[in-house]
Amino acid sequence: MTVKIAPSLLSADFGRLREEVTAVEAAGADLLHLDVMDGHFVPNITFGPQLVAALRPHSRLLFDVHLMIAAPERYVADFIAAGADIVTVHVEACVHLHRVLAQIKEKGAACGVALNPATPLGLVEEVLPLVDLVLLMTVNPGFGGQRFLHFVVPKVNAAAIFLRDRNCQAAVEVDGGVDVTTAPVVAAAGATILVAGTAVFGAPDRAAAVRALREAAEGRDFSRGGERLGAATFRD
Ligand SMILES: O=C(CO)[C@@H](O)[C@H](O)COP(=O)(O)O
Ligand SMILES: [Fe+2]
Repeated sequence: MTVKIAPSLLSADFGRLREEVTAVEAAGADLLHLDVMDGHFVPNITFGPQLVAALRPHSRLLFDVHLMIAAPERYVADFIAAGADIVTVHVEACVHLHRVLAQIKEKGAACGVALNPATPLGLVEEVLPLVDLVLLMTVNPGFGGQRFLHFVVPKVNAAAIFLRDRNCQAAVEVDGGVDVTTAPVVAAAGATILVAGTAVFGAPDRAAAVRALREAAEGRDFSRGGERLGAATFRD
């Protein structure tokens, strides 16, 4: 099973963002994950559409914008105009989820719905016809470098089955605490896009880090004896 690797810029060196983006693109990343936080929906503040627009001319990567902001309908048009290819909003932040997703589609971007670790999967059922991506948080959103929450793994698996049973082509993306140990667990559960911040930007060699994550997720991690890791690694 192939996976896509999406380095999260949140863990990059903010003084050298352009070089960081160039480095992960050269490293073979598939998407660039951009975490937008408003200090309200989550207890942290990051950046807005200006930064997305500033980086856009310097990269051909798909820009995967993860909005951790209250009432995201106020800003989706600005992020799409800035160059977002995918805009993901949190179910918990949208009073009118269907309206927000329709707005993203209408503006020409792919749309995602994100669920916090404690939010049930069933909340996306009615909007599935609009959804290109279901993002399952494996940490409580707000910060990079947190511990992976293993209790979400069954939900990742349930999401893959849920989508397949409904003939929905949406990707399952996992975000938070993904590293070479947890990547094979979420990939085995059915995730196809793996977001990784610390595991990529915390490593001295970005290219080696992206490669190691891909190999671990695809079961080609020979440093572990070449065995396909599976459900047995659910818990630490
Ligand atoms: O959305 C978020 C955090 O809220 C993530 O995208 C993090 O940036 C992932 O960082 P790591 O857990 O991989 O360090
Ligand atoms: Fe994220």
